[in-house]
Amino acid sequence: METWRGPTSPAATLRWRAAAGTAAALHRRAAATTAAAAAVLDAIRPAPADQREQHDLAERLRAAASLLAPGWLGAPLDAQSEDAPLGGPGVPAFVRIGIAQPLDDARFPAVVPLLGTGHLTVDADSRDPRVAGLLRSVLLRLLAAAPAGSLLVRGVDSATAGQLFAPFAPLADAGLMPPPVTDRTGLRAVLAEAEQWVRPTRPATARYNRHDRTLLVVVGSLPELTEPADLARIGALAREGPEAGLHLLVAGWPPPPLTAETSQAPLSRSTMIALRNPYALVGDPPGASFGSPGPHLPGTGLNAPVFLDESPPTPLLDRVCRDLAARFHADYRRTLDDLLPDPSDGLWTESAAKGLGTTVGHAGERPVPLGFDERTPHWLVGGRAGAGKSAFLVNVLYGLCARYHPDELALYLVDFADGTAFTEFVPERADGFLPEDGADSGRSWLPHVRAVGVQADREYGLALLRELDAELDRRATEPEQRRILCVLDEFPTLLAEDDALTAEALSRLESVARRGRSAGVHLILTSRPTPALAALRARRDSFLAQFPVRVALPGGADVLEPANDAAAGLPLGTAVVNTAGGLGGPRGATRGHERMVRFPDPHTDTDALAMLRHRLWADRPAGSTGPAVFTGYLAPPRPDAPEPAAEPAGPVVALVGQVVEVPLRPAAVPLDPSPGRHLAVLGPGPAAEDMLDGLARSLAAQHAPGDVRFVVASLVPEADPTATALCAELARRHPVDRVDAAGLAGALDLTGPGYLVVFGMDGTAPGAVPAERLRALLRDGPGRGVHLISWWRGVRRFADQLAAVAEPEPTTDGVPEPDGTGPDHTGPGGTGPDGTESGSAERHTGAPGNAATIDHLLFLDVPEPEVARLLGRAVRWRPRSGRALLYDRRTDRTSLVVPYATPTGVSTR
Ligand SMILES: Nc1ncnc2c1ncn2[C@@H]1O[C@H](COP(=O)(O)OP(=O)(O)OP(=O)(O)O)[C@@H](O)[C@H]1O
Repeated sequence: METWRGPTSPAATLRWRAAAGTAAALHRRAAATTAAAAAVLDAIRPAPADQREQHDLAERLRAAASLLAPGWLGAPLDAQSEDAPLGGPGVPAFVRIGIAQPLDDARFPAVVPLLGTGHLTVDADSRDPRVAGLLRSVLLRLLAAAPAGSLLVRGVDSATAGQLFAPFAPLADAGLMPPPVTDRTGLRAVLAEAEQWVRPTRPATARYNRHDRTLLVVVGSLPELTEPADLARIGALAREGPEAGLHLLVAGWPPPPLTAETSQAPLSRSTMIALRNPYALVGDPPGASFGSPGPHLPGTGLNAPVFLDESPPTPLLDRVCRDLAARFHADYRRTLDDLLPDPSDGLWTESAAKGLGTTVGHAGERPVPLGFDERTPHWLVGGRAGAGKSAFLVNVLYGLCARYHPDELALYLVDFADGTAFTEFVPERADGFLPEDGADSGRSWLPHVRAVGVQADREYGLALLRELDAELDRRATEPEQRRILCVLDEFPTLLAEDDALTAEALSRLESVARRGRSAGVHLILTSRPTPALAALRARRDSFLAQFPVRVALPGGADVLEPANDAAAGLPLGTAVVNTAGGLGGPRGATRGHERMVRFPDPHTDTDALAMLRHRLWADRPAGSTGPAVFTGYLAPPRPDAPEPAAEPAGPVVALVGQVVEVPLRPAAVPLDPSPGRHLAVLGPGPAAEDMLDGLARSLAAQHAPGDVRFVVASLVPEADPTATALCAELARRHPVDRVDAAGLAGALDLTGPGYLVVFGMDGTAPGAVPAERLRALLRDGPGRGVHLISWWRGVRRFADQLAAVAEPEPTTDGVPEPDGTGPDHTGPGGTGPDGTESGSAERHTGAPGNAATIDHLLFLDVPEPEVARLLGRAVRWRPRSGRALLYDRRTDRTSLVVPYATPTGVSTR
């Protein structure tokens, strides 16, 4: 082995010296660090326990705890008297979480600061019974000790599907605390509400807790796979919340990291509890320390194991929650009666000449009036699902109907969503329909209500806006005293598609809102929180600028200006009413334009509501009729065919359905003697087949027995059963011939009067129906009372056959150019004055003046491009179940139709 003899050159010697110097310096530094560490360790090593001292300390801490957390906040809950009074002077600052036990026989209540200071986290979630017990007991203590109504709670609990909060259900029923959320969507809604509460977007200097309430978000367990972005939102809320009165009680924090990068830091400003077995360790509260380890040294938390409080006894929980709910009701409960004029004054005592007004709720003891006049012509109402929107509207509408005579106020009510908002205003019979004259012995109705749309189509909403626009045209020349109030519930649905209907609806809304202000036509638009509403509000030229009245119900803060947080955390039964377009105002300033009101649930006393409705109905002016009700999800029953008169007054009409229009009217095709008066139903499915069946029956009923002949052909096998049943039915009144394709060809020359009823007319072989004779029938048949009523499964064969029989086209007069140039019919400009669409003359079904054609086409389930191709122009049509598009070649107009219901027992399916 070679011995090292030191550096062998001057340069190596220098390098060696430098390395040795560095090593010596490192050694010295290490020795110094070790010495310093030993000194620190000596300083914080716990002094040997002096038992007496420990007992004294526990005693002192017990006394301190009773001062910091008196009564409900610190008492053992299993021994708490059920009669202990609820409520306290102010927001409780400290709360007990359990019992600290430094020695076997030395104990004191473990108390932590929460409200007004920061947050509390536990490292396990509500599946651990100790955590569930802790959360319930802390929540109960805070609710019982806080001044009534000052603490709002939002619960999140995914792992036990909300069971953690089950004992607090009476508070949810009372509207004091919404039911807990259990999934990611719910969590996001709670976070959004908390963010609204905190408003972190405001400059820090302007942040303050201007709420007189505190919002406590209790997370029992986070939804599985809560996304990092949402966790980050919780972290941000923890940082920003306390100044704004937002506090978090989060179990299961930090959540298990999804990846190494997504592990979460402890929540800032929180006291952390770590579970051990069977006790827990409690970290230092935010900004303070339980012990004093020395300056500049991190705190060590409470130097004693803590046994967390167990779930409070069920009877106690129940008693407290019920008492709080009852107090809430006693303090705030009002009834619809409180919003109505004194009954002794009688009905309809107010004049609508200068405007409408009603009481929408109470601010404290004071009734809050709100109205419709030039200054506050239209209202925008927002609230999440279940926020009491229907309740609020029912109050307003009954309030108005009790004050103003039906000659002074007419109501139009349309609901685009789930159809519960206006149930109150639908005088339903068992089958859902009211006779046309409104006579109904079963239910009363409000004489002010002209139309109700339940789960209405967008087309219905548009038709109503057109009607209101037309009314405003009339009022421009003939001013009207009677005011109109139109409520569009969930109006963003009307504007939901990026299409021509939305474009027209927007311009009509703008026009009605702008011109209605001084002409007595008023709007209430309501919406749940939706990005569509936010987008509408953000538009610079938004028609919502015409809506100075904003009513924010719980979850409806987005109808207010973004900087106005007055609606954050509203409980059920309250609303912020703002008459300045949702603008807020400086802190603490009295906002003359904004009130928080409480309003009653009118349905808590259904008898009183029914009596009021009955009173309004009983006093209705002579000749009043009930509202026209359009129920989007029902097929209207086919009206009874008029009894055949000895001398028929007019042509027989084929009734196909109800036009989606305001006012409602039947879609009736007159079958008069003029050439082309025939009807074709086009569509692949059974609905089209049923339509033909119903039409034939209805036509048969309009003729005296034996007056007409029916020739029925089924050219596709699937229609055979329907055709057979139809023949049997028709034969009870009229002569009927059942024919095949060959027989049909012969029947084209029927001398009349009669009907050729053909199922699956596209099912014939080419040429089976001779073009010459079909042309003659189409042109001359109506003159002798013969009409072709046919069903075609597809439009192509229909177009081909019609093209084959078409008369040679005239070279002038309204025939479209072969290159398709002509009027542009793609936008609202293609809309006729009667609310239907119009376009240029069609190509395939023959131009106006071409008599050898079928004038009336009814499309069921035919895609828009196919309809457009057939008609040779753009159409606005979305095929869907229960809807048809009726085309009238003579006027070149289309209308959306709800086909009449198939007669019960008639359908072969
Ligand atoms: N003022 C109130 N006080 C207490 N409870 C109320 C009040 N108003 C409504 N509620 C209750 O709240 C629930 C929801 O009310 P409502 O149907 O009016 O809400 P909504 O906003 O119209 O709901 P949705 O949009 O889902 O139809 C109902 O059970 C109702 O009884």
